[in-house]
Amino acid sequence: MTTPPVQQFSASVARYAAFIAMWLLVWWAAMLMEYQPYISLWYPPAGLSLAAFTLMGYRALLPVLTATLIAGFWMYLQLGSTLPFTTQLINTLILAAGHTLAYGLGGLYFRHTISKWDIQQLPQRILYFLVITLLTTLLAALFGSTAFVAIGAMSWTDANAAWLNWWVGDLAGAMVLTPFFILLLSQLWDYDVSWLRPNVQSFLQERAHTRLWSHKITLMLVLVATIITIDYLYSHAAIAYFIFFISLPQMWIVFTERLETTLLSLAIVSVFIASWFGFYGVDNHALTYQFAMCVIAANAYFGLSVPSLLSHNRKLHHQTRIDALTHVATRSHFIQTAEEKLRGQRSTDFPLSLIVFDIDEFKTINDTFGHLIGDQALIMAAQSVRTHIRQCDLIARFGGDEFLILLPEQNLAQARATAERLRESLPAIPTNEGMVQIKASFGIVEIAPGESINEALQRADQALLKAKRKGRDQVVSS
Ligand SMILES: Nc1nc2c(ncn2[C@@H]2O[C@H](COP(=O)(O)OP(=O)(O)OP(=O)(O)O)[C@@H](O)[C@H]2O)c(=O)[nH]1
Repeated sequence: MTTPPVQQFSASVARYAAFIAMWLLVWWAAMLMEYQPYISLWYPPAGLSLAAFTLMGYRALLPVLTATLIAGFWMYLQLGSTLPFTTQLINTLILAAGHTLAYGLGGLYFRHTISKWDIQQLPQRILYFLVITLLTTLLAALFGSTAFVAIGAMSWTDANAAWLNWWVGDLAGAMVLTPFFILLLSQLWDYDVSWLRPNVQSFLQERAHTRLWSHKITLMLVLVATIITIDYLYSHAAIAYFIFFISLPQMWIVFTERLETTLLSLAIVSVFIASWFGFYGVDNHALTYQFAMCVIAANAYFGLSVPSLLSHNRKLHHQTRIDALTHVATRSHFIQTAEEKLRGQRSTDFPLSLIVFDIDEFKTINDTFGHLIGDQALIMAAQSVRTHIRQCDLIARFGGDEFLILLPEQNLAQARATAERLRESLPAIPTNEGMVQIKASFGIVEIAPGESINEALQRADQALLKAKRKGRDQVVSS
Protein backbone atom coordinates (compact mmCIF):
# COMPACT_ATOMS: atom_id res chain seq x y z
CA MET A 1 0.00 0.00 0.00
CA THR A 2 1.47 3.40 -0.96
CA THR A 3 1.31 6.39 1.39
CA PRO A 4 -0.74 9.34 0.05
CA PRO A 5 1.43 12.34 -1.01
CA VAL A 6 -0.07 14.65 1.65
CA GLN A 7 0.83 12.18 4.37
CA GLN A 8 4.33 11.76 2.89
CA PHE A 9 4.77 15.53 2.84
CA SER A 10 3.66 15.98 6.47
CA ALA A 11 5.93 13.09 7.56
CA SER A 12 8.89 14.80 5.84
CA VAL A 13 8.05 18.16 7.42
CA ALA A 14 7.80 16.52 10.86
CA ARG A 15 11.11 14.74 10.30
CA TYR A 16 12.86 17.95 9.19
CA ALA A 17 11.39 19.90 12.12
CA ALA A 18 12.54 17.21 14.57
CA PHE A 19 16.00 17.22 12.97
CA ILE A 20 16.27 21.03 13.22
CA ALA A 21 15.22 20.85 16.90
CA MET A 22 17.82 18.15 17.50
CA TRP A 23 20.55 20.19 15.75
CA LEU A 24 19.74 23.27 17.84
CA LEU A 25 19.69 21.19 21.01
CA VAL A 26 23.13 19.77 20.24
CA TRP A 27 24.40 23.25 19.36
CA TRP A 28 22.99 24.66 22.60
CA ALA A 29 24.45 21.78 24.64
CA ALA A 30 27.85 22.48 23.03
CA MET A 31 27.69 26.04 24.37
CA LEU A 32 27.34 24.65 27.88
CA MET A 33 30.71 22.94 27.40
CA GLU A 34 32.57 26.15 26.54
CA TYR A 35 35.72 26.72 28.55
CA GLN A 36 35.95 30.33 27.38
CA PRO A 37 33.26 32.51 25.75
CA TYR A 38 32.47 30.93 22.34
CA ILE A 39 35.30 28.40 22.64
CA SER A 40 34.88 24.76 23.53
CA LEU A 41 37.03 21.70 22.96
CA TRP A 42 34.78 20.53 20.16
CA TYR A 43 31.84 21.41 17.95
CA PRO A 44 29.26 18.58 18.16
CA PRO A 45 26.87 20.01 15.50
CA ALA A 46 29.62 19.20 12.97
CA GLY A 47 29.03 15.50 13.66
CA LEU A 48 25.26 15.88 13.28
CA SER A 49 25.52 17.80 10.00
CA LEU A 50 27.95 15.26 8.52
CA ALA A 51 25.73 12.38 9.67
CA ALA A 52 22.64 14.05 8.18
CA PHE A 53 24.22 14.53 4.73
CA THR A 54 25.61 10.98 4.82
CA LEU A 55 22.19 9.48 5.56
CA MET A 56 19.74 11.84 3.85
CA GLY A 57 21.88 13.03 0.94
CA TYR A 58 20.87 16.34 -0.60
CA ARG A 59 17.59 16.21 1.40
CA ALA A 60 19.64 17.29 4.45
CA LEU A 61 20.40 20.63 2.78
CA LEU A 62 17.23 22.38 3.85
CA PRO A 63 17.11 21.27 7.50
CA VAL A 64 20.87 21.83 8.07
CA LEU A 65 20.75 25.29 6.46
CA THR A 66 17.63 26.21 8.44
CA ALA A 67 19.15 25.01 11.72
CA THR A 68 22.38 26.96 11.14
CA LEU A 69 20.37 30.08 10.20
CA ILE A 70 18.34 29.87 13.40
CA ALA A 71 21.56 29.35 15.38
CA GLY A 72 23.04 32.48 13.75
CA PHE A 73 20.05 34.63 14.69
CA TRP A 74 20.06 33.16 18.16
CA MET A 75 23.69 34.30 18.53
CA TYR A 76 22.83 37.85 17.41
CA LEU A 77 19.97 37.82 19.92
CA GLN A 78 22.22 36.67 22.73
CA LEU A 79 24.81 39.31 21.87
CA GLY A 80 22.08 41.99 21.83
CA SER A 81 23.31 43.10 18.39
CA THR A 82 22.19 46.50 17.12
CA LEU A 83 22.89 45.63 13.47
CA PRO A 84 19.97 46.14 11.06
CA PHE A 85 17.89 43.01 10.41
CA THR A 86 18.96 42.74 6.76
CA THR A 87 22.64 42.86 7.73
CA GLN A 88 22.01 40.16 10.34
CA LEU A 89 20.17 38.09 7.73
CA ILE A 90 22.94 38.38 5.12
CA ASN A 91 25.68 37.68 7.68
CA THR A 92 23.84 34.68 9.06
CA LEU A 93 23.21 33.39 5.55
CA ILE A 94 26.93 33.64 4.71
CA LEU A 95 27.93 31.78 7.90
CA ALA A 96 25.21 29.14 7.49
CA ALA A 97 26.12 28.61 3.83
CA GLY A 98 29.79 28.01 4.78
CA HIS A 99 28.84 25.28 7.26
CA THR A 100 26.21 23.68 5.02
CA LEU A 101 28.44 23.71 1.95
CA ALA A 102 31.42 22.10 3.72
CA TYR A 103 29.43 19.36 5.47
CA GLY A 104 27.23 18.91 2.41
CA LEU A 105 30.25 18.25 0.19
CA GLY A 106 31.84 15.89 2.74
CA GLY A 107 28.62 14.04 3.59
CA LEU A 108 27.51 13.62 -0.03
CA TYR A 109 30.92 12.34 -1.06
CA PHE A 110 30.98 9.93 1.89
CA ARG A 111 27.48 8.75 0.96
CA HIS A 112 28.65 8.17 -2.60
CA THR A 113 31.56 5.98 -1.46
CA ILE A 114 29.34 3.85 0.83
CA SER A 115 27.48 2.31 -2.12
CA LYS A 116 30.79 0.92 -3.36
CA TRP A 117 31.74 -0.75 -0.08
CA ASP A 118 32.01 -4.41 0.52
CA ILE A 119 30.85 -5.70 3.91
CA GLN A 120 34.34 -7.01 4.77
CA GLN A 121 36.14 -3.72 4.08
CA LEU A 122 35.76 -2.15 7.49
CA PRO A 123 39.36 -0.86 7.86
CA GLN A 124 39.16 0.82 4.44
CA ARG A 125 35.76 2.30 5.34
CA ILE A 126 37.20 3.75 8.55
CA LEU A 127 40.16 5.23 6.71
CA TYR A 128 37.78 6.81 4.20
CA PHE A 129 35.66 8.22 6.99
CA LEU A 130 38.68 9.69 8.81
CA VAL A 131 40.14 11.30 5.67
CA ILE A 132 36.76 12.69 4.59
CA THR A 133 36.18 14.05 8.10
CA LEU A 134 39.63 15.68 8.14
CA LEU A 135 39.04 17.40 4.79
CA THR A 136 35.42 18.34 5.47
CA THR A 137 36.23 19.97 8.79
CA LEU A 138 39.22 21.76 7.24
CA LEU A 139 36.90 23.11 4.57
CA ALA A 140 34.35 24.13 7.22
CA ALA A 141 37.04 25.98 9.19
CA LEU A 142 38.34 27.78 6.08
CA PHE A 143 34.82 28.67 4.87
CA GLY A 144 33.81 29.72 8.39
CA SER A 145 36.77 31.99 9.09
CA THR A 146 36.52 33.51 5.59
CA ALA A 147 32.81 34.11 6.19
CA PHE A 148 33.60 35.89 9.45
CA VAL A 149 36.02 38.16 7.58
CA ALA A 150 33.40 38.71 4.86
CA ILE A 151 30.78 39.89 7.35
CA GLY A 152 33.32 42.09 9.12
CA ALA A 153 33.29 40.09 12.37
CA MET A 154 37.00 39.24 12.06
CA SER A 155 40.12 40.72 10.52
CA TRP A 156 42.27 38.59 8.21
CA THR A 157 44.90 38.46 10.98
CA ASP A 158 42.34 37.13 13.48
CA ALA A 159 41.03 34.64 10.91
CA ASN A 160 44.60 33.48 10.28
CA ALA A 161 45.02 32.82 13.97
CA ALA A 162 41.59 31.21 14.43
CA TRP A 163 41.15 28.75 11.56
CA LEU A 164 43.40 26.06 13.01
CA ASN A 165 41.59 25.94 16.37
CA TRP A 166 38.29 26.06 14.50
CA TRP A 167 39.39 23.09 12.43
CA VAL A 168 40.48 21.01 15.43
CA GLY A 169 37.21 21.76 17.28
CA ASP A 170 35.08 20.76 14.29
CA LEU A 171 37.31 17.75 13.70
CA ALA A 172 36.79 16.49 17.27
CA GLY A 173 33.02 16.98 16.99
CA ALA A 174 32.74 15.26 13.62
CA MET A 175 35.21 12.46 14.28
CA VAL A 176 33.73 11.44 17.62
CA LEU A 177 30.05 11.96 16.92
CA THR A 178 29.31 11.34 13.22
CA PRO A 179 29.00 7.51 13.51
CA PHE A 180 27.00 7.92 16.73
CA PHE A 181 24.59 10.36 15.05
CA ILE A 182 24.34 8.14 11.96
CA LEU A 183 23.23 5.29 14.19
CA LEU A 184 20.88 7.52 16.19
CA LEU A 185 19.21 9.02 13.09
CA SER A 186 18.91 5.60 11.49
CA GLN A 187 17.15 4.23 14.56
CA LEU A 188 14.82 7.21 14.73
CA TRP A 189 13.92 7.21 11.04
CA ASP A 190 14.72 3.75 9.75
CA TYR A 191 17.62 4.53 7.41
CA ASP A 192 19.54 1.50 6.21
CA VAL A 193 22.95 1.47 7.92
CA SER A 194 23.89 -2.16 7.40
CA TRP A 195 27.14 -0.83 5.86
CA LEU A 196 28.07 0.55 9.30
CA ARG A 197 27.73 -2.78 11.05
CA PRO A 198 30.73 -5.07 11.13
CA ASN A 199 29.76 -8.73 11.21
CA VAL A 200 30.78 -9.38 14.79
CA GLN A 201 27.72 -10.99 16.34
CA SER A 202 29.20 -14.48 16.58
CA PHE A 203 32.42 -13.06 18.01
CA LEU A 204 30.61 -11.03 20.66
CA GLN A 205 28.48 -13.96 21.71
CA GLU A 206 31.62 -15.78 22.73
CA ARG A 207 32.85 -12.92 24.88
CA ALA A 208 32.39 -13.27 28.60
CA HIS A 209 32.62 -9.64 29.67
CA THR A 210 29.48 -8.12 28.15
CA ARG A 211 26.85 -6.55 30.41
CA LEU A 212 29.48 -4.80 32.54
CA TRP A 213 29.14 -1.67 30.47
CA SER A 214 28.15 0.58 33.36
CA HIS A 215 31.31 -0.47 35.24
CA LYS A 216 33.50 0.21 32.22
CA ILE A 217 32.02 3.62 31.47
CA THR A 218 32.19 4.60 35.16
CA LEU A 219 35.86 3.64 35.22
CA MET A 220 36.49 5.82 32.15
CA LEU A 221 34.63 8.81 33.57
CA VAL A 222 36.49 8.55 36.89
CA LEU A 223 39.79 8.43 34.98
CA VAL A 224 38.83 11.47 32.88
CA ALA A 225 37.76 13.47 35.94
CA THR A 226 40.95 12.53 37.80
CA ILE A 227 43.28 13.42 34.94
CA ILE A 228 41.62 16.77 34.18
CA THR A 229 41.45 17.69 37.88
CA ILE A 230 45.13 16.87 38.47
CA ASP A 231 46.02 18.75 35.28
CA TYR A 232 44.01 21.75 36.53
CA LEU A 233 45.75 21.65 39.91
CA TYR A 234 49.31 21.11 38.68
CA SER A 235 49.04 22.36 35.09
CA HIS A 236 51.72 20.11 33.70
CA ALA A 237 51.67 19.03 30.05
CA ALA A 238 52.69 15.48 31.00
CA ILE A 239 49.53 15.04 33.07
CA ALA A 240 47.29 16.17 30.20
CA TYR A 241 48.83 13.54 27.93
CA PHE A 242 47.54 10.83 30.28
CA ILE A 243 44.12 11.44 28.71
CA PHE A 244 45.31 9.34 25.74
CA PHE A 245 45.24 6.29 28.05
CA ILE A 246 41.43 6.49 27.98
CA SER A 247 41.92 4.54 24.74
CA LEU A 248 42.55 1.41 26.82
CA PRO A 249 39.20 1.14 28.65
CA GLN A 250 37.54 2.37 25.44
CA MET A 251 39.12 -0.57 23.59
CA TRP A 252 37.83 -2.87 26.31
CA ILE A 253 34.34 -1.61 25.47
CA VAL A 254 34.97 -1.95 21.72
CA PHE A 255 35.98 -5.59 22.04
CA THR A 256 33.27 -6.62 24.45
CA GLU A 257 30.18 -4.55 23.67
CA ARG A 258 27.82 -3.97 20.78
CA LEU A 259 28.40 -1.27 18.16
CA GLU A 260 25.66 0.93 19.69
CA THR A 261 27.27 0.74 23.13
CA THR A 262 30.72 1.51 21.75
CA LEU A 263 29.52 4.62 19.90
CA LEU A 264 27.42 5.74 22.86
CA SER A 265 30.33 5.39 25.28
CA LEU A 266 32.59 7.37 22.92
CA ALA A 267 29.99 10.15 22.87
CA ILE A 268 29.56 10.09 26.67
CA VAL A 269 33.29 10.17 27.37
CA SER A 270 33.88 13.01 24.91
CA VAL A 271 30.99 15.04 26.33
CA PHE A 272 32.48 14.40 29.76
CA ILE A 273 35.99 15.49 28.70
CA ALA A 274 34.65 18.69 27.09
CA SER A 275 32.31 19.49 30.00
CA TRP A 276 34.87 18.78 32.70
CA PHE A 277 37.42 20.91 30.86
CA GLY A 278 34.78 23.62 30.42
CA PHE A 279 33.92 23.39 34.12
CA TYR A 280 37.45 24.43 35.15
CA GLY A 281 37.40 27.16 32.52
CA VAL A 282 41.07 27.07 31.61
CA ASP A 283 42.62 26.73 28.20
CA ASN A 284 45.89 25.09 29.22
CA HIS A 285 46.46 21.97 27.18
CA ALA A 286 43.18 22.34 25.26
CA LEU A 287 44.84 21.02 22.10
CA THR A 288 46.02 17.90 23.95
CA TYR A 289 42.45 17.06 24.95
CA GLN A 290 41.09 17.86 21.49
CA PHE A 291 43.57 15.57 19.78
CA ALA A 292 43.04 12.92 22.46
CA MET A 293 39.31 12.92 21.68
CA CYS A 294 40.08 12.42 17.98
CA VAL A 295 42.67 9.71 18.57
CA ILE A 296 40.50 7.80 21.08
CA ALA A 297 37.63 7.83 18.57
CA ALA A 298 39.80 6.81 15.60
CA ASN A 299 41.35 4.00 17.68
CA ALA A 300 37.92 2.77 18.68
CA TYR A 301 36.76 2.70 15.04
CA PHE A 302 39.78 0.69 13.95
CA GLY A 303 39.26 -1.52 17.01
CA LEU A 304 35.74 -2.22 15.76
CA SER A 305 37.20 -3.78 12.65
CA VAL A 306 39.27 -6.31 14.64
CA PRO A 307 36.36 -8.57 15.71
CA SER A 308 34.93 -8.46 12.18
CA LEU A 309 38.32 -9.36 10.70
CA LEU A 310 38.72 -12.15 13.25
CA SER A 311 35.34 -13.65 12.46
CA HIS A 312 36.07 -13.36 8.71
CA ASN A 313 39.40 -15.04 9.31
CA ARG A 314 37.70 -17.82 11.23
CA LYS A 315 35.29 -18.38 8.34
CA LEU A 316 38.18 -18.60 5.86
CA HIS A 317 40.04 -20.97 8.16
CA HIS A 318 36.93 -23.17 8.34
CA GLN A 319 36.65 -23.12 4.55
CA THR A 320 40.22 -24.35 4.15
CA ARG A 321 39.58 -27.24 6.57
CA ILE A 322 36.05 -28.38 5.71
CA ASP A 323 34.77 -29.40 2.28
CA ALA A 324 31.76 -27.22 1.50
CA LEU A 325 29.67 -30.01 -0.11
CA THR A 326 30.28 -33.09 2.01
CA HIS A 327 31.38 -31.42 5.26
CA VAL A 328 34.29 -33.83 5.67
CA ALA A 329 37.89 -32.55 5.83
CA THR A 330 39.56 -30.94 2.81
CA ARG A 331 42.54 -32.48 1.10
CA SER A 332 44.97 -29.88 2.51
CA HIS A 333 43.69 -30.38 6.05
CA PHE A 334 44.01 -34.15 5.58
CA ILE A 335 47.62 -33.93 4.36
CA GLN A 336 48.54 -31.62 7.23
CA THR A 337 46.93 -33.92 9.83
CA ALA A 338 48.40 -37.02 8.23
CA GLU A 339 51.91 -35.53 8.34
CA GLU A 340 51.48 -34.66 12.03
CA LYS A 341 50.23 -38.19 12.80
CA LEU A 342 53.09 -39.69 10.83
CA ARG A 343 55.64 -37.74 12.87
CA GLY A 344 53.92 -38.95 16.08
CA GLN A 345 53.71 -42.53 14.80
CA ARG A 346 57.45 -42.61 14.08
CA SER A 347 58.22 -41.85 17.70
CA THR A 348 55.72 -44.46 19.04
CA ASP A 349 56.05 -47.24 16.46
CA PHE A 350 52.28 -47.59 16.07
CA PRO A 351 51.05 -48.48 12.59
CA LEU A 352 49.28 -45.88 10.40
CA SER A 353 47.15 -46.85 7.40
CA LEU A 354 45.58 -45.01 4.51
CA ILE A 355 42.50 -45.74 2.43
CA VAL A 356 41.69 -44.10 -0.91
CA PHE A 357 38.23 -44.80 -2.28
CA ASP A 358 36.43 -43.64 -5.39
CA ILE A 359 32.72 -44.03 -6.15
CA ASP A 360 32.08 -46.45 -8.99
CA GLU A 361 30.47 -45.25 -12.20
CA PHE A 362 29.80 -41.90 -10.64
CA LYS A 363 29.70 -40.23 -14.04
CA THR A 364 26.77 -42.50 -14.90
CA ILE A 365 24.91 -41.40 -11.73
CA ASN A 366 25.45 -37.76 -12.75
CA ASP A 367 24.48 -38.39 -16.36
CA THR A 368 21.40 -40.46 -15.53
CA PHE A 369 19.94 -38.63 -12.56
CA GLY A 370 21.52 -35.19 -12.75
CA HIS A 371 24.25 -33.41 -10.78
CA LEU A 372 22.04 -32.72 -7.77
CA ILE A 373 21.52 -36.45 -7.20
CA GLY A 374 25.26 -36.87 -7.85
CA ASP A 375 25.96 -34.33 -5.10
CA GLN A 376 23.56 -36.17 -2.83
CA ALA A 377 25.43 -39.43 -3.48
CA LEU A 378 28.73 -37.77 -2.51
CA ILE A 379 27.20 -36.35 0.69
CA MET A 380 25.59 -39.67 1.68
CA ALA A 381 28.70 -41.71 0.94
CA ALA A 382 30.91 -39.33 2.99
CA GLN A 383 28.48 -39.25 5.91
CA SER A 384 28.05 -43.03 5.88
CA VAL A 385 31.82 -43.53 6.06
CA ARG A 386 32.09 -40.95 8.80
CA THR A 387 29.59 -42.78 10.99
CA HIS A 388 31.40 -46.10 10.48
CA ILE A 389 34.92 -44.99 11.40
CA ARG A 390 36.39 -44.21 14.82
CA GLN A 391 36.63 -40.76 16.38
CA CYS A 392 40.40 -40.74 15.84
CA ASP A 393 40.12 -41.59 12.12
CA LEU A 394 39.88 -38.83 9.56
CA ILE A 395 37.94 -38.77 6.29
CA ALA A 396 38.64 -36.13 3.64
CA ARG A 397 37.44 -35.39 0.13
CA PHE A 398 40.41 -35.62 -2.21
CA GLY A 399 38.43 -34.08 -5.08
CA GLY A 400 35.53 -35.12 -7.35
CA ASP A 401 34.25 -38.52 -6.17
CA GLU A 402 37.53 -39.59 -4.52
CA PHE A 403 37.95 -39.73 -0.72
CA LEU A 404 40.79 -40.42 1.72
CA ILE A 405 40.70 -42.02 5.16
CA LEU A 406 43.49 -41.94 7.72
CA LEU A 407 43.49 -44.81 10.20
CA PRO A 408 45.92 -44.30 13.10
CA GLU A 409 47.04 -47.39 14.97
CA GLN A 410 45.65 -49.78 12.34
CA ASN A 411 47.90 -52.17 10.42
CA LEU A 412 47.18 -53.36 6.87
CA ALA A 413 44.98 -56.29 7.94
CA GLN A 414 42.90 -54.10 10.26
CA ALA A 415 42.63 -51.37 7.61
CA ARG A 416 41.49 -53.97 5.10
CA ALA A 417 38.75 -55.15 7.47
CA THR A 418 37.68 -51.52 7.99
CA ALA A 419 37.58 -50.89 4.25
CA GLU A 420 35.46 -54.03 3.67
CA ARG A 421 33.05 -52.89 6.36
CA LEU A 422 32.83 -49.42 4.82
CA ARG A 423 32.29 -50.82 1.33
CA GLU A 424 29.42 -52.99 2.56
CA SER A 425 27.79 -50.18 4.49
CA LEU A 426 27.61 -47.67 1.61
CA PRO A 427 24.01 -46.46 1.35
CA ALA A 428 21.53 -46.36 -1.52
CA ILE A 429 20.33 -42.98 -2.82
CA PRO A 430 16.70 -42.22 -3.61
CA THR A 431 16.18 -41.27 -7.30
CA ASN A 432 13.13 -40.92 -9.52
CA GLU A 433 13.85 -44.46 -10.68
CA GLY A 434 13.91 -45.87 -7.17
CA MET A 435 16.82 -46.50 -4.80
CA VAL A 436 20.26 -46.73 -6.40
CA GLN A 437 23.03 -48.44 -4.46
CA ILE A 438 26.29 -46.47 -4.16
CA LYS A 439 29.31 -48.64 -4.77
CA ALA A 440 32.99 -47.79 -4.48
CA SER A 441 36.46 -49.22 -5.01
CA PHE A 442 39.07 -49.06 -2.25
CA GLY A 443 42.87 -48.94 -2.29
CA ILE A 444 44.67 -49.42 1.06
CA VAL A 445 48.22 -49.18 2.31
CA GLU A 446 50.00 -49.24 5.63
CA ILE A 447 52.52 -46.42 5.65
CA ALA A 448 55.97 -47.98 5.58
CA PRO A 449 58.88 -46.76 7.77
CA GLY A 450 60.53 -43.78 6.10
CA GLU A 451 57.68 -43.40 3.59
CA SER A 452 56.15 -39.93 3.10
CA ILE A 453 52.41 -39.25 2.95
CA ASN A 454 52.64 -38.47 -0.75
CA GLU A 455 54.45 -41.72 -1.49
CA ALA A 456 51.87 -43.68 0.54
CA LEU A 457 49.05 -41.87 -1.31
CA GLN A 458 50.58 -42.83 -4.66
CA ARG A 459 50.73 -46.48 -3.56
CA ALA A 460 47.12 -46.35 -2.35
CA ASP A 461 46.09 -44.80 -5.68
CA GLN A 462 47.78 -47.67 -7.54
CA ALA A 463 45.85 -50.15 -5.37
CA LEU A 464 42.62 -48.27 -6.12
CA LEU A 465 43.37 -48.43 -9.85
CA LYS A 466 43.85 -52.18 -9.53
CA ALA A 467 40.46 -52.47 -7.75
CA LYS A 468 38.83 -50.53 -10.61
CA ARG A 469 40.55 -52.71 -13.23
CA LYS A 470 39.51 -55.88 -11.45
CA GLY A 471 35.85 -54.93 -11.88
CA ARG A 472 35.19 -52.30 -9.13
CA ASP A 473 33.27 -52.62 -5.83
CA GLN A 474 36.20 -54.23 -4.03
CA VAL A 475 39.17 -53.60 -1.75
CA VAL A 476 42.77 -53.97 -2.93
CA SER A 477 45.76 -53.52 -0.66
CA SER A 478 49.32 -52.71 -1.60
N1 LIG B 1 27.66 -34.10 -8.93
C1 LIG B 1 28.97 -33.86 -8.84
N2 LIG B 1 29.80 -34.42 -9.75
C2 LIG B 1 31.12 -34.21 -9.63
C3 LIG B 1 31.66 -33.40 -8.61
N3 LIG B 1 33.02 -33.37 -8.78
C4 LIG B 1 33.29 -34.15 -9.86
N4 LIG B 1 32.16 -34.66 -10.37
C5 LIG B 1 31.98 -35.56 -11.50
O1 LIG B 1 32.40 -36.84 -11.06
C6 LIG B 1 32.72 -37.61 -12.20
C7 LIG B 1 33.97 -38.42 -11.87
O2 LIG B 1 33.99 -39.49 -12.68
P1 LIG B 1 35.20 -40.50 -12.67
O3 LIG B 1 35.64 -40.79 -11.29
O4 LIG B 1 36.29 -39.93 -13.59
O5 LIG B 1 34.60 -41.72 -13.33
P2 LIG B 1 33.46 -42.67 -12.79
O6 LIG B 1 32.25 -42.49 -13.61
O7 LIG B 1 33.28 -42.56 -11.32
O8 LIG B 1 34.11 -44.04 -13.15
P3 LIG B 1 35.07 -44.91 -12.26
O9 LIG B 1 35.72 -44.05 -11.25
O10 LIG B 1 36.04 -45.50 -13.22
O11 LIG B 1 34.19 -45.93 -11.65
C8 LIG B 1 32.91 -36.63 -13.35
O12 LIG B 1 31.84 -36.78 -14.27
C9 LIG B 1 32.85 -35.26 -12.70
O13 LIG B 1 32.24 -34.30 -13.52
C10 LIG B 1 30.76 -32.80 -7.69
O14 LIG B 1 31.14 -32.06 -6.78
N5 LIG B 1 29.44 -33.06 -7.83
